[in-house]
This record gives sequence, structure tokens and C-alpha cells, in this order.
Amino acid sequence: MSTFLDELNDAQRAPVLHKDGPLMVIAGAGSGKTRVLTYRIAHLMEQGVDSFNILALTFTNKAAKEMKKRIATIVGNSEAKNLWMGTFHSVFAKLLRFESDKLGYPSNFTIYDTQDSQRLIASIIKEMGLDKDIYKYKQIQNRISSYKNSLITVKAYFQNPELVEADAMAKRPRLGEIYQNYVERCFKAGAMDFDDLLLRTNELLTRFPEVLMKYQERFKYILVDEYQDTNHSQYLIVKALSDRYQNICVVGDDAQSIYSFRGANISNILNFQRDYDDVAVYRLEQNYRSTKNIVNAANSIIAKNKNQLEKVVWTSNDEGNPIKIHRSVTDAEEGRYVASSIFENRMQHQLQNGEFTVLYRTNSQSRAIEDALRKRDIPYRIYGGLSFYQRKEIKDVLAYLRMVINPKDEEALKRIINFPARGIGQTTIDKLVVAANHYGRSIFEVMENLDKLQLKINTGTQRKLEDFVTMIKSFQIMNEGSDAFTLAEHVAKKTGLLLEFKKDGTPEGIARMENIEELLNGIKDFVEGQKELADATGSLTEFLEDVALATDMDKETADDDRVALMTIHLAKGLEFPYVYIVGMEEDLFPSAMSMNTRSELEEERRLFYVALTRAEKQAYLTYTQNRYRWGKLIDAEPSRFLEEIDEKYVENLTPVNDGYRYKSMIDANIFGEVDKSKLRLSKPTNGTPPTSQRPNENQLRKLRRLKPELSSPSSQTNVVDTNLSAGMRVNHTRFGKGKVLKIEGVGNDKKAEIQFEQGDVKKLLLRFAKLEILED
Ligand SMILES: Nc1ncnc2c1ncn2[C@@H]1O[C@H](COP(=O)(O)OP(=O)(O)OP(=O)(O)O)[C@@H](O)[C@H]1O
Ligand SMILES: [Mg+2]
Repeated sequence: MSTFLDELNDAQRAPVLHKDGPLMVIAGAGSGKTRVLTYRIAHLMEQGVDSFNILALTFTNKAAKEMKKRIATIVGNSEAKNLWMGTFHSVFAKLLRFESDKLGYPSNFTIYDTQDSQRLIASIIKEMGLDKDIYKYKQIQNRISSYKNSLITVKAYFQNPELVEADAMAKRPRLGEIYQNYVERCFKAGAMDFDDLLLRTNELLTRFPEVLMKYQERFKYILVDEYQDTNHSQYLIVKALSDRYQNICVVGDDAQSIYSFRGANISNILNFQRDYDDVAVYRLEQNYRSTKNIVNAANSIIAKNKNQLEKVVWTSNDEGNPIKIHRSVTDAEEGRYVASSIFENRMQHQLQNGEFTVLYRTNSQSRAIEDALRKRDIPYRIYGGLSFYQRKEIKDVLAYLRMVINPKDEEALKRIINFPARGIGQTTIDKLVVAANHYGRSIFEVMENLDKLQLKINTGTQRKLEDFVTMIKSFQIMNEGSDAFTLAEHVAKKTGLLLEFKKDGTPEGIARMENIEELLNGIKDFVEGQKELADATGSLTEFLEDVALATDMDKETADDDRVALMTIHLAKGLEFPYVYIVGMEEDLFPSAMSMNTRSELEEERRLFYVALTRAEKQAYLTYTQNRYRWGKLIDAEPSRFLEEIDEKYVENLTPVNDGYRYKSMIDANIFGEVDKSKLRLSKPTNGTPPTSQRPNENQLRKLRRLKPELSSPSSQTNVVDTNLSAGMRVNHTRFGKGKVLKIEGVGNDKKAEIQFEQGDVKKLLLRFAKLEILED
């Protein structure tokens, strides 16, 4: 028996050694679930299971790569290479390449990213002559995506009066038509969007029993990490594939389910035992990641959630320091605090930048942090913002390459038909689109047959269109004889793209040119790398697929030492010695959009649990009293989550009653970034922005209608204390005793201004404040 099993504790070893049949590992953060999954695969292989018969589904491609690396050190590289491992999307994109003809798709189908989907939907809305303020393309795309993830096809949509009615009620009666057009256009373009990769896999496995059987035989062992965040579509795929052998191993933590807004369904994990016979359930309790303080603090938070499985998490690691809470006056100051704290820790403890991460609830918070890090010359990388492959110039090059592989690709074509400029105007493109719709063909096919169609395009323009077709065809011929790199380099030069950016001469133009060079380097690396793999050839198709499914998380290189900035959602499964969670404020975290029901609020709390449990040694929680949001300065309240942590585990770096009032700071104009005029203009009387400026909650709620648990009407989170009035004496769990000076606002915005005995006057939102009325 090899020694790698010694690197597990007894509880971890049991699921690793578990023989055939379904098993589930349910355990809290940092207890080794991912490690169990990894070692189980290695063990299966050691027991003689063929690596070709194993399928492992992970949350990121990076996680898959790391797992593979670890497995390779145990069983050897050549065997590890054969494993099918990756995210749902990348694994099933690969599978669809082999089978797509059955669904009427070419094997070289294009993958539309979210931006492509949105552009296509925007143009459909325009072609249909609809009001773009009512039919907002991003919202529509979201809606279509959630239909697809619930396996509601266009046909199913029209057969469901409830859905049709809901959209009509939302003043979007033609949503179904948009959906239908969108699906047809994607099909005609030989393109699948992200959701199609799952939807079409489901279609394939349901419609073609022989295909299902083939993959059931192929994937005799299936393993899924982060099972709590699988959506319905993913669930059905796993269910179908594992149905024959039932060798299914899922690991997860219901307390870390944070993707319900994307259709993830926590009940998949809760129902696992019902779905399979004789499920073995394993629990892990020992956390190896974090200090005692962090583990205990995290436990104290998640205990506040009502809907969860009972779990114990403990650690034998050091006590560690308490979690540090820091308050600042503005978001810019918060950024400066984080930057200097990172700087000091790095110096004091001789650390690398890569040992720090800054986590936030929404992407827009990164700016203030970035500014501060830049000022201190601390290198950082943002994950999940605009990924490298989403940049304009990169998408331009990729669009040409996509055309080479699949000339029907409509979004790619529209992007480059007149870039660099070749005198083909929008009117011409519109005519081509109309003709393509009319004949049920792709735009490129229309362009190939211009001489036969009477499109009222003048001969000069017609010639330009023909030149374009000839150029693409010449690339296609070249593609047959050369590798992806040679072709891509040729395309970048021949199309004039490189020249276009060079001509520009501005720093941005040069940066764009360098990015294209970086892309070419990347393609070269890819071609070299793919040559080693058993089932890959280094073709352009493979490269484009890799790119379409890449997140910048996957692009990380080891030698590059930077502080990581990302949303909490992206941080799932990762770990860092030092973690800063910024923006711990009401309406931001928990998000203003997630306070309508208990289940939404509990999801926010799980998100906080995920954030905190990323930390190995030290966690910081920061909040500010004033923050620019929706273009206005608003006064922010500390997040309720701060109060929820058992105070034994925290240390307040900025005590509450230090007389640190933002008003006086602004009057003294100490902080340059606070613009007085803006403040006076916008300072809302009750501390929350006017309703009209808030995100359109109503629509969001409607978009979420698909989630059954949200439909219950009686899910108000907190009871507003209506009895409170000025003059009353109250007690607050944290601020102590005080007297109510006045009450203002109504309903959810009702606030009390309280003079606390410790000297501070505070305004508290009544629906959150834990106030006890004292009898005098
Ligand atoms: N038996 C063990 N001995 C030493 N280190 C361990 C052991 N088990 C897990 N670890 C380490 O603890 C850390 C957390 O493990 P892992 O990432 O597998 O936990 P997890 O349960 O998947 O966490 P999450 O819920 O955040 O995904 C990792 O650094 C891992 O290498
Ligand atoms: Mg994990």
C-alpha cells in the first residue's frame, strides 16, 4: 500500500477507501473534501480502475489542473493525463464535440460567451423593433439562461401558461419570441452558449439511449466537488451518467451553497440520499486550514442559519489572532488601510504578495482597493473582472480565428466584417442579416452567394464583401496545413489588426498590440502543451474551446507574485494565509438585493462563511461609514454580520466610541476625497439612497421567480419594532444603554437616533438593530 494514504486522517481515509456504490462526503470548510476527492481518484487508479473510466467535475479548471498534478505524483504522469477532469462546462463541451452531429451541430461549433449572447440578444431586440428600455438585453439574457438551466426549452416555455403570463405581466410579452429567435440564430450560427453546453448534453443523453449507454460505460466512476452548487441541468447529467453503475462520489458543504442566483439548487445535496440506493454518508470534522479563532468565529456565524445540516468543525491548529475589525471614514480610506496593512504584514512576517487576498461582495468595490495598492506599489491581480480573453483586441483576433473554424459564427462575423475598416457599413450588414433570416442561412452563406441574390448592394460594396469571403477562405486553407500558432500569427498580420493598433500610437494602442503578442505567445504555449496530451492535437478548435471556457483564474502563473483581488463567489474552494474582507456594510454585504426573504439572507450569510473560511492565519473585516454608491455618497451602517460573530474571536481596531464622527471630519475637510457639494446634494435624510436609485428590485425578484423557495409571501426577515418612540430608554447588545432622540423614516427604512451612555450618538435601522426597551 502506498504511503499517500498516510496523509489522511481516519475520517478522510474511509471515503477514499470506500468500494463501489454511491457515497457522499458532507463536511465544513477546510476539512479536506477536495483532498478526499483527489486521493480517492488516485486510490481507484491504484486499485486497477482504468483512468479512462474516471470522470471528475470541479468548480474551476484550475482546481482540476491542481488535482491532476497531485494525482500524477502518486500514480504517474502518463496515467493521470487520461483522466477526464474539469468544470461541467469544459468536460461537456469536449463530449459534445464528439456527438454534436446527432443534434444537428457541426463538431466545430463555436462557444458563445456571455458577451456574445448579450450582443446577439441586443440585435434581435433591435430587429424586432422592441423598446430597449423595456427589453433590456442583459436581463433578457439572464432570463433565458435561467430557463435553459431549468431545462425549459422554447417549446416548454410556450406550453407553460404561467411563464408566458409572468413575462406578459412584466410587460415583456414577446420574451418567448426573443428566446425562440435567439435559439434559432445560435443554431444557425453553429454556436452554443454556456448554458447550451449543459442543456444540449441533457438533450443528447435523453434522446439517444445508445449515446447515454456509451458514456455510462465510459465513466464508470464519477466524482463531483462542490456538489452543493450544482444546478438542475448539471444534476440531471450526473444522475443520468451514473445511473448504470452508481459509482458516484459527491463532496460538498450545504453551508457553502452560494450560487442559487444562478440556479444552483441546494436540494441536490439534501436529496442525494433519496436519489440513490444505499448511499454511504461520510462526515469530516477536522479543519486543517485555519486557526482556532477563525474556525470558531465561522462556526458562530453559520449557526445563525436555520436551514442547514448539523455539522461539527474543529481544528487542532494554533489559537491564532482574533479577527481584526477596522472601521474607516470613506471607501478610499478603507483601501489605504488594506494596502498599508498588507504592506506591514508582508514586511513584518516576510511574506509574499501571493499570501494575501482581498475579497469583496461586488466587483465595483475593487477600484478603491486597486488605487491604494497601486499607490503603495503592491502588485495585484484582479480575478473575474474583464478577463484577458474578453478584451477588445483579443476578441477581435479570436473572432477571425472563430470564422476560420466556423464561418457561420454570426457574432464573430459582425465583430470583424468591418474591423479593421474596409468600407462595409451598417446598412449593408443589416441587409445581410435580413437576407440571412429570410433564407434561413448564415450571414456568411449569404455573402458567398451574393451574385445569385438580389440584395440591392452596390457593386463596390459587393466586391468588398467578396474580398472578405476570399480572405477567410484563404485562412481556412492555411489552417489545414499549419498549427494554431502559425495561423494565428498570419491572421493577426494579414488582416491588418496588428498594424491598426500600431498606427494608433497611443499608449492604449501599444498596450493592445502587446496583448495580441501575449495572445500569440499563449497560443504557442498551448500548441506545445497539447502535443503531450493523449487525446488532443493542438488544433485551433481545441485552443478556441479552451479560451471560451477559460476564466482568468485559470491563467495564473506560479512565478508571478501578486495580491489576489476577487469576489467572494470566486474564492470558493481557495485558501490564503491572510484574508481581507472589505465593505462589511448593510446593503452591501448583506446585499440590498438579498434581504427580502430569509433564504436570501441565509445565502448571504453562507457567503460570509465562505469568505471567512478562506483564511488560514489571519482575517480582517473592514467597513466604512461613507461610501460612494450609485454615484452618491451615502452613509453606511456596519454589517449585521459583524455583530453576529461571537465577540470572543474579534478585536476592534477602531473602538466604537472614539468620537470618530464623519461629520466633523468632513467639516474639517481632512479627507480630500469627500466632495462637500456632493455630500450636501445627496445626503439622504435616512441614510439610504432614494428608492428610485436602487437597483430595480422588483424586476430582479421576478427574474428569480423560478426559484420555488422564494415564492412564499410571508418571508419578511425582521420584525419592525413599531412601539419605539423618542424619549424611551433602550439597551443595545453592543453599544449599551441609551436614549432615543428621534425616530425617522418609515417601514423598512425606519431608523432611531440614539444617544448612548458611552457618549456616541448613533442612527440605527430598526429592522436590524437589536434593541431592548428598558422600563424606567
Ligand atoms: N489530513 C490532512 N493533513 C494535512 N493537511 C490536510 C489534511 N487534509 C486536508 N489538509 C489541508 O487542509 C486544507 C483544506 O483542505 P481542502 O481544500 O481539501 O478542504 P475542503 O473541505 O475542500 O475545503 P473547502 O470547503 O473550502 O472547499 C488544504 O490545504 C489541505 O491540503
Ligand atoms: Mg474544497
